[in-house]
Amino acid sequence: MNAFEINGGKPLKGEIIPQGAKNEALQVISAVLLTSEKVTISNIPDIVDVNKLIELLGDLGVKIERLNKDTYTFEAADINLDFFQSAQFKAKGGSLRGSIMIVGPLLARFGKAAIPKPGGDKIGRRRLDTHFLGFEKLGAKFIYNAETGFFNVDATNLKGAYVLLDEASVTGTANVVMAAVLAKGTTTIYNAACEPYLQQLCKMLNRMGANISGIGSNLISIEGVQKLGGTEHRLLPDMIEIGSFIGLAAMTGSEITIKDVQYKELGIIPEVFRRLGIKLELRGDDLYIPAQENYEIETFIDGSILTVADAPWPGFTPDLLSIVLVIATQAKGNVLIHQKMFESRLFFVDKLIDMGAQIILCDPHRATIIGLNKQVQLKGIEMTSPDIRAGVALLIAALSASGRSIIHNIEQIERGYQDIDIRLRALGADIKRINAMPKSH
Ligand SMILES: CC(=O)N[C@H]1[C@@H](OP(=O)(O)OP(=O)(O)OC[C@H]2O[C@@H](n3ccc(=O)[nH]c3=O)[C@H](O)[C@@H]2O)O[C@H](CO)[C@@H](O)[C@@H]1O
Ligand SMILES: C=C(OP(=O)(O)O)C(=O)O
Repeated sequence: MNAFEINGGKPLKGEIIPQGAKNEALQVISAVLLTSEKVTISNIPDIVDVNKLIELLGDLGVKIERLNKDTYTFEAADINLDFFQSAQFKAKGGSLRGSIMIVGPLLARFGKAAIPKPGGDKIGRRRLDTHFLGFEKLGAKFIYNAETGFFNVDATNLKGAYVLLDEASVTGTANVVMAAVLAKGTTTIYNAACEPYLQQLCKMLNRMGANISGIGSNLISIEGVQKLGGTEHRLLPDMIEIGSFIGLAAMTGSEITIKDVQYKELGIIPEVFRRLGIKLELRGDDLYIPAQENYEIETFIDGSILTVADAPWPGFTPDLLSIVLVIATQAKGNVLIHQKMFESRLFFVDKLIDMGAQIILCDPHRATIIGLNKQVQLKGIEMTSPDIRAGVALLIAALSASGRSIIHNIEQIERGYQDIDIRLRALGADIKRINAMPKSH
């Protein structure tokens, strides 16, 4: 099994280019199923989750061509609907959360779809009600077979409707939007998620001939059209990677420039890092982080302890809370981290405590961090990464720590971060890939 061995405590320096956004990739690649014409997508990250989805589309009969390292064309002219019944589909579809987003386009174009209960991180309950309740409003019927773990959905005649989503689910909104673009009449989606990746999806669909308005708001209106055509699309840089690199620079006291961040799409993210005391400078569209010996967490205006909590966009993304948490361990001051959306995403703090961090896990959703102000360095340990973002948070902790750390289960990290060891080595990090089993095995 692959693991990372890290010798920490060294400042890094240099420039790093963020990869294309994983979660946008999963949406727009699913959308190619909506047309028989060619769709070209560039800036696609070469990561496990995205590659699995591309492979799944290939199995469904989509003609795929890789034009260069990050650019693919997709042509969904002949789709093999029988593939749904295969064991292969169950295994592949089930291992990836993003695969749920093939349902909306398949319903829209072929009137039926099936999907195994999808995978993704084990970060708490992850329901799919929003997706299926939304499809139902458009006239679909679904049956969940608990024995096989399959959702079967039928919809020969999707009709536009008013859909009030039960929560602002990101993939749920994407799915309902994709189901509605070819439905008859007008669909109005209220309580829609509106993060930049969804905006990108809607803009791409409009270029394909869809008629979507309200993009970027939580009230989306879709006039169904008969047919969509091909287009070209470029993914945004991955904002979670950008946030992870800001965290890396702060924790390791490094001077790092993150290239071409598309700052205006980052929303509240830079401000949250600024409130933790991290200096960020926008140079053109690059984000420059100077080497900082210390950084001090602000308090709220009334002097009370700062809380960083997640919220649906334009609130702070839950995917960066693990990174914020790790940075806070070496800040001056204290902060309460409140992970509202997921209930099992904070348990990795055990490992940080083993490394010497001062953290009180108040309950599954909240942790109080007592910053060490870099007066006590974390020490390297052997640990296992529980999920993608905790994995990177631990990686950042290990790079800042004294001595050697081993991180197991790096498959979790690699499903979302492209060539992370190679890119960190280019900044001067002492990280290598080794073959090792966790101690408990
Ligand atoms: C492949 C993909 O794109 N994955 C992202 C997507 O997952 P995904 O689309 O699966 O996540 P959802 O937006 O559906 O929900 C995430 C969690 O937040 C809860 N919830 C959601 C909305 C809300 O208003 N209140 C609320 O409590 C849900 O019950 C769930 O537990 O969005 C999540 C939330 O940004 C991110 O963590 C995931 O990285
Ligand atoms: C939780 C995440 O991914 P997924 O939704 O694919 O599990 C993530 O990207 O942080």
